[in-house]
Amino acid sequence: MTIQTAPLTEAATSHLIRLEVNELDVQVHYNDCGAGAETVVMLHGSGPGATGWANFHRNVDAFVGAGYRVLLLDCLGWGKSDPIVCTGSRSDLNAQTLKALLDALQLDKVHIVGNSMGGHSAVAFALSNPARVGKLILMGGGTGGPSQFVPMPTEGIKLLQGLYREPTIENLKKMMNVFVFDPGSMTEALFQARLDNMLARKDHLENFVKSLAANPRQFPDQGSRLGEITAPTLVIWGRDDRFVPMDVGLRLIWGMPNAELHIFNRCGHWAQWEHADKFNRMTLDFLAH
Ligand SMILES: O=C(O)CCC(=O)/C=C/C=C(\O)C(=O)O
Repeated sequence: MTIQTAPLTEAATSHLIRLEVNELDVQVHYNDCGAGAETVVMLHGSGPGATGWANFHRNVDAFVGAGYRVLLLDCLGWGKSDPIVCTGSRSDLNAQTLKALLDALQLDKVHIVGNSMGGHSAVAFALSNPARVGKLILMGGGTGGPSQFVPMPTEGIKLLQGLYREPTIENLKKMMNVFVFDPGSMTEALFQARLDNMLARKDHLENFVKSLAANPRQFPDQGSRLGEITAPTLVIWGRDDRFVPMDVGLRLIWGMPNAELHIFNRCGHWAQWEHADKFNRMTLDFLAH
């Protein structure tokens, strides 16, 4: 059953909470949308200016309308969450932050939708908290590590790191140009919102650069442990992903016993935005059956 509701807003769903993560007392921002017996957590990617809302604003209403409670977590180092320099595995750090949030909200089990870094983090969470995962949806991410076909770092990741170092509108447009299949779909308003997000938190940008210098492998290869994840998993990739190549998705379904893969044609690194309607229908069907 689909419930029709007025579109949700970032401001109306915004919450700050204090959590203990890795023995650190930190403030974390999340959006809490809708109400339902089952909760879906959405984890954003690692681009400059990314947030839960920026990554998933085309998806939240559909999930809430289908009767789910949706949590958008801003990872430490993004959005309104506290700054951090991460010298270890950022996938694990995000997984620990998610666990602390779920403990605080007294949520035993959730479904997780992860985009890029969010996918790496969802897998890290499933590895350390298997009983707390219902289903997983991984887009353009799930593990760091090599592509068999594409030199790494990819052109997209090089542009992403360049944008962190020099956060200008020119560099943002260069990155966004290879981010999606059809850059013509990006409006000036979207560029401006993303630039504003980035420049509002220069501390986050500087910390990302420091983190990379301390540990270039922020997202370790989790490939050898994928077989431990038995949660039903839908892996979604863009055929034209120039950030995390599609064969990483093949590694995921090779390793995860209950995973299946959908590849969108004419799609870059942002399947949930570029093909939002079909993405919403497909993922809601996967969660329901
Ligand atoms: O380096 C990786 O493997 C992950 C890269 C990544 O997370 C990029 C994500 C970009 C976005 O989702 C964004 O900028 O919105």
